[in-house]
Amino acid sequence: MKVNINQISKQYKGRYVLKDFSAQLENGIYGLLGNNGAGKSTLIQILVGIQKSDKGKILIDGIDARCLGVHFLNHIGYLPQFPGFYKNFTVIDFLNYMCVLKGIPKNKGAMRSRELLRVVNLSSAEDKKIGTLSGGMLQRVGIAQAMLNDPAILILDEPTAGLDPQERIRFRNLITKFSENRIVLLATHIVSDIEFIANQVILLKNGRLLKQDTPQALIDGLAGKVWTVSATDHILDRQLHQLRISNMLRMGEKIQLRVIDDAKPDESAVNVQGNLEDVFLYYFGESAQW
Ligand SMILES: Nc1ncnc2c1ncn2[C@@H]1O[C@H](COP(=O)(O)OP(=O)(O)OP(=O)(O)O)[C@@H](O)[C@H]1O
Repeated sequence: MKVNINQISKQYKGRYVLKDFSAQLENGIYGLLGNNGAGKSTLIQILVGIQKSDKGKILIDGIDARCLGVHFLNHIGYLPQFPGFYKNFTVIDFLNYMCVLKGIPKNKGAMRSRELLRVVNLSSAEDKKIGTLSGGMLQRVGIAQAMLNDPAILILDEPTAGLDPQERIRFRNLITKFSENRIVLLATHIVSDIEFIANQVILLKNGRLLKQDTPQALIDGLAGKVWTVSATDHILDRQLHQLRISNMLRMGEKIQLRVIDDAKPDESAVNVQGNLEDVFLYYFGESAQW
């Protein structure tokens, strides 16, 4: 399947939250990365048909998604940023109910619900009431419901919110396995969610596409811009406090800074290899300014 997002614009109260956004998605994992308010959720809501764009089109294998109607939704799995759950349902009843809404036959749905509970490591909670689950467990129920219809396009808005490190790793592995011959679009501002699993990263800033590329190409683009600087508290406060600093490590009297800058920030600065977090800071970061 191919998704062509074509020149999408959306305004709220006369302010653009998306402006001429275009991207092409083919099978693989796409990380949609942007800071708070960049327009990620709005873009996703337009993609899944909850919101209408003011301008532009979404083409699925060349056909306008609006012409596909409900048929298009059969191909989509969606985890909203703030999913609404029925608190009095048990986990398994909720998933079975979602199967009904998605038109999955009863027997098939019951099997699929159990299978996905196993996959998200929630089998032991299937009879628990939704209202009694922790945030991380709820999120996993949300991930499971998004996958019930075995979607060709899986769209997840901040899927790892509330997951502990072990569950994050489990989630990443699950998505990698699931992504074979499918499109997975994963919106986040948590770089580590996508750093090692995304085939492409889409950088969205103020509703505009900044870049779409492989993680490696984005990191390569930072060559010569990532530095370590060894500083004392005094120099840090006096000269270096306005730099974009991605990490600070105290080593006795000195502080080792990791700095993102086009120019050498200090005589003692040494170039080091960048990573995707540095890319994020380069495009979205402000100077430290404390
Ligand atoms: N219904 C609405 N009415 C008015 N403004 C809105 C509405 N929905 C979103 N916005 C604004 O549009 C902008 C983009 O919001 P959006 O939720 O798409 O960003 P986001 O990238 O998902 O942010 P976050 O990472 O914080 O969830 C924000 O400035 C937000 O305040």
